[in-house]
Amino acid sequence: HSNREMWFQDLFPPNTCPINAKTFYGIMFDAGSTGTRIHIYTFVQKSPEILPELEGEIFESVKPGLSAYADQPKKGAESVKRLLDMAVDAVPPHLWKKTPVVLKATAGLRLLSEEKAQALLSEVKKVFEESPFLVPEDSVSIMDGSYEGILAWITVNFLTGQLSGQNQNTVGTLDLGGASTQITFLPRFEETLKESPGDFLTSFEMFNSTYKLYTHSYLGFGLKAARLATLGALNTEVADGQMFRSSCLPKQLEAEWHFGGVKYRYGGNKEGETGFKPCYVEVLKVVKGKLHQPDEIRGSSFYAFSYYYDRAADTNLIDYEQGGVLEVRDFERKAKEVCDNMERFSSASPFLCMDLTYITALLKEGFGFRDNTLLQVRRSSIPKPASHQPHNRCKSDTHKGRIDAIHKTFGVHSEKL
Ligand SMILES: O=c1[nH]cnc2c1ncn2[C@@H]1O[C@H](COP(=O)(O)OP(=O)(O)O)[C@@H](O)[C@H]1O
Ligand SMILES: [Ca+2]
Repeated sequence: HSNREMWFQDLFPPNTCPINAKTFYGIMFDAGSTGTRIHIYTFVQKSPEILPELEGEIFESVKPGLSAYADQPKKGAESVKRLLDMAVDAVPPHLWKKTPVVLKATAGLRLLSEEKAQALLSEVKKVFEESPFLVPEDSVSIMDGSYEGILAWITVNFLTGQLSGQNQNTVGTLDLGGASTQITFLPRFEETLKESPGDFLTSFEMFNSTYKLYTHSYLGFGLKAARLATLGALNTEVADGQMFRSSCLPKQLEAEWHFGGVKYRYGGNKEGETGFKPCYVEVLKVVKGKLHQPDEIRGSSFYAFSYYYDRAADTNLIDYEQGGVLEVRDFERKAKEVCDNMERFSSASPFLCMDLTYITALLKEGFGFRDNTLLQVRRSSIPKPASHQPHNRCKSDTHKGRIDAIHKTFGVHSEKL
């Protein structure tokens, strides 16, 4: 650089934004069964002719999820309000009125009675309406299970660029939540379309193509719901002080657990068997014959998210940041290792053996995957916008200051076992 090129740089510091780039915000709540998450998206429109680009995301979460407040809807809505207050700080005041806010609830609320779910949603709606943001019609609702699966599939296949050309090599997605689990893929064989239950197929249009997807959300087959099912405590009246025991838990364990606003007591088989074999038998009862098994998935590979990722990362099967590629049999190998050495692992979580065994059984006996089916196990279907992207340098200091302050206030959240 010659001095002549440099002289003006003090006048225009490198982090000054182009005057005509417009910034928009959007606020999305993912109200899952185990937690509520806020995504505050920033979009930048660099010129009027092109579509806005995702510039950044602020993310925070709280636990427990809304469904834990089944009997205290106002308290549930307060947990949403605390997250929404962050958005008030993050979005510049002159854009509040133009920034839409929506909340999509998933399986936790689907499992509640209509009455309790509606009470929660209407309290959340009140919180939205008292906020300075734009509240679209239908801004607070329970997301349809098939939409949940399609959303993950679109995100993966469009962001990995698979669908941009004529290339129809798409990849299926598996999501294991707390209360429900989804499987979604684009069938390649006529046979699959013919043998699938009608409500497992959904068509949608995108970029002038029609995609007919196989997708289904199994309610009650999420990891935490499966714990209850294995213990025999799902969909039963729980008597006061009733104890649920399992061979998947450490022998001497006796403890309490709250899920969906109900308290459960659980423990190990004090006198009886423990370990992988008896545990697999127990877990098998939960999945065997309960899921549709499309033939064509046996030979294909899938992306797997949420608790597939969490448990694989917890047990060092994959890298915590990068994720990794696993075979179905890797989950089984790890399940055996943990269940047959329960004392060594129970400090992490007493449920680790049960969780890994359930994942194994769900993949093999539930969906019908082969031992050598490949799984791309990833933290999230949505890659974080890279901080080194050129337009991220073009963020005002005050904006960055806000984000830093928010992250400091709320700390880094990581999923506990
Ligand atoms: O922001 C997020 N987006 C997607 N999944 C998340 C997010 N935060 C946590 N998770 C994962 O979601 C799983 C919990 O599922 P969730 O609470 O969404 O239940 P649900 O989908 O059955 O309602 C965990 O594996 C957790 O790591
Ligand atoms: Ca979820």
